[in-house]
Amino acid sequence: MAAALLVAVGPADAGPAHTATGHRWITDDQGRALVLTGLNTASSAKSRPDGLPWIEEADVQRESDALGSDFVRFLIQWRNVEPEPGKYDDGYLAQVAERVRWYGARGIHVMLDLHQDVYGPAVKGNGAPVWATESDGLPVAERSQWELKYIEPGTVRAFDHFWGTRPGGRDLRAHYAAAWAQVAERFAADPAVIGYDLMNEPFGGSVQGPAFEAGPLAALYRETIAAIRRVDHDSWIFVEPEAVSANWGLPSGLPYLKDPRGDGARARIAYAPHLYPLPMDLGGGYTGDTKKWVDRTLASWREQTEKTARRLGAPVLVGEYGLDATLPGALDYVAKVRSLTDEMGAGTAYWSNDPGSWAPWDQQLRPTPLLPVLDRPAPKAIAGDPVSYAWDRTSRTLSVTWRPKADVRGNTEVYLPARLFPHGAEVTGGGEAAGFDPKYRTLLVTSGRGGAKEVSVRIRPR
Ligand SMILES: CN(C)c1ccc(C(=O)NC[C@H]2N[C@H](CO)[C@@H](O)[C@@H]2O)cc1
Repeated sequence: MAAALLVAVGPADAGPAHTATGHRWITDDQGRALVLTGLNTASSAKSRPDGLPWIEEADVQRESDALGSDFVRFLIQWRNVEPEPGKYDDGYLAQVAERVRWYGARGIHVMLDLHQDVYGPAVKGNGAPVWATESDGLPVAERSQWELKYIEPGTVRAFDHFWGTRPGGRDLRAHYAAAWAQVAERFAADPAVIGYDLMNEPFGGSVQGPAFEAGPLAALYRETIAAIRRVDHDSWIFVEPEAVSANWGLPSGLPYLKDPRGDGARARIAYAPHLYPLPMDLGGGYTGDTKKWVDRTLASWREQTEKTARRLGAPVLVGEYGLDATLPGALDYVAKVRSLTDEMGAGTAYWSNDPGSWAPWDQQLRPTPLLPVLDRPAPKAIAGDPVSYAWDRTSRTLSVTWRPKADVRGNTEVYLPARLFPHGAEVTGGGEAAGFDPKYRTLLVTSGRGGAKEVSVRIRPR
């Protein structure tokens, strides 16, 4: 039985009111709760001069057919948005818009991620333009592990100047907020764009931990939220914690961030942590003692994620999780993360779609053993307040429970992979099958004959 999504509702001052299930949801224009599931596209955008992913439209079609994705975390680069101070490249945003259209035409919601790793190319990273990189000539040595470039003197100095935690230098955060306003103005009316992930894996340079998150990071988020809301009133704004703590299950010090739209159900600020258990990074794989420590990390990660989400009054979308899927136990880990995030009612974007050992396809775009683990039944939109949903691999049963709401239109939609439901599905419980869209392998399920406070359905292969 699916563990209920009923998370303890935080104190009255925890932020906006919660829905009946003690959890806030991103909803569509019918009021249905969205269960966002997809991939990151694409790591290749970090290094390509054009700042665009490797894909063509046919690759989006293949992802839709192979995985039934309804979400994509789409990487874009500040260096391409604002190649010179105050000068914005509309041609780049047009190329991004073309790719957004590829996803939107297939019912895939797009979150634009202004991505950085190790600040930017001028300090051997990606993201920030050279003109916004002030490393004061300090060195940045190549490192055997790329993550260690974050603590090179030149990189730390570039971050310190960006965050304004070092005297002198320009207010680079104002440029960053203005760049986001430019992107938001371009996509505010685009129905395929669900929102904006303000910064990938923020790093505080010399300032770390809650002092960073509640200080310079929160200040950047507040300035950027205000800049976006001046041009885009409705898109969701996704905020990430500092990378090296929350990713590993440690507490986040991110404070409540007010949305000019209002508090409570008016707010559209979502929490978008990543999940990379440190024992996995250190031990390799999901077996034996490593598995035990990873499971402990998953438990603390869930506890801290839900605590921060309650403080923010925010839905949760896991912007990244993933690993080398050839490691021992890797496929069990991915299945475990999907079950965990189902229990939490959190959306997920697997890292990443780039062909290779982490991906659902190899360099020749042939399916890898990871693909059938990611290609599993799941709700896409739930016609009310979700209470719980879960896929049971053993009994091949997708269970979904929700509380119908008078102001929600339409049916519940679930994705059913062809390999598991070759002859269709049988629906038992309080709802009934109301149609099947073979193009997106989506089953429509009613909320029953009306009046039920809670609807539970079980969906199995015929
Ligand atoms: C020391 N710091 C600041 C640090 C260490 C490790 C990561 C990381 O593994 N991140 C996980 C994945 N996220 C990026 C893209 O966002 C991928 O390249 C990493 O695999 C990030 C930061």
